[in-house]
Amino acid sequence: MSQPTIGVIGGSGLYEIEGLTDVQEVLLDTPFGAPSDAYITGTLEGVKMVFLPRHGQGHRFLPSEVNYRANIYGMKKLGVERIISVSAVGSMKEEIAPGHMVIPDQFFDRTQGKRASTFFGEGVVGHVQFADPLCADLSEILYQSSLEVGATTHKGGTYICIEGPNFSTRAESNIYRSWGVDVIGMTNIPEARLAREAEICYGTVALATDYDCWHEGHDDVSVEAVIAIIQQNVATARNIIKAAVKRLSQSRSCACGEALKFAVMTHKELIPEQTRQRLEPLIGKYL
Ligand SMILES: CSC[C@H]1O[C@H](OP(=O)(O)O)[C@H](O)[C@@H]1O
Ligand SMILES: Nc1ncnc2[nH]cnc12
Repeated sequence: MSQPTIGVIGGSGLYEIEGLTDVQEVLLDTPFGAPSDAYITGTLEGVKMVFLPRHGQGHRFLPSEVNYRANIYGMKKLGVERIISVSAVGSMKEEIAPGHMVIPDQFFDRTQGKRASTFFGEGVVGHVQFADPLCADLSEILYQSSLEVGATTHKGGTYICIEGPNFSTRAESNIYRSWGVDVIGMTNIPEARLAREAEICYGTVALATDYDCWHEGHDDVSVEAVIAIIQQNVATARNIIKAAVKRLSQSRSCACGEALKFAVMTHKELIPEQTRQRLEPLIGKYL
């Protein structure tokens, strides 16, 4: 594919994207199993796009059940170079009010090791850099796009990713706050790790839906409250995507596309054939 393709992973409340033309539904199987749903491909503002609802249509997969490897592998196979992740998050700071957008620049991993979060293993060892887990260029575009559509937007911030599916205890919430995190969610960490291994830029538009359970002046987070805020803001999220896609028609110049250049430790001749074939779309260009 000559023109860069933009991927969008829709989170809670964002199960489809509007305004796509040339729409096709692409069902993929991958060496890592089935993605969350069919990919929807099409064109938005003249730019090629691929959309996938993270939890599947009808919200069928828990954060720990989502097949993140298959989802990202499928995006790679479809030629995606940049992924915009849309996520509902709890706010861990007074100034981030429900309805505000945050473009995080850091993650803190509090998942419990239950999610397959690497493409490596089975005879091939690789270590990508992850000091800055979100693509700064893509994040800047998301920030500018969010401002452009009139959303109150916070630039930067740390997204703490918990295992879920239950929300946090009050003690946990207060401790996370003392660590200085900005928002809390359950999904972004495996996705960002895998996107980096797949040399795909990853940026997140996080919609603050609640104050988790630390704020004495607000009700504790509930699905009902989260859904109400999402419903009020889903149009804004879609507008941000549209505005961002227009700005993303140029090819990228960040380092994400070369994340694997020095990452693979295993001697080429020792990589088992099956593993080599499975990882061909990811590491093939280096072998
Ligand atoms: C419905 S609140 C909890 C749920 O929402 C977030 O998901 P996503 O990142 O896909 O929008 C959060 O991480 C939980 O999975
Ligand atoms: N308070 C919260 N904790 C974890 N994930 C969330 N998603 C939306 N609000 C959340």
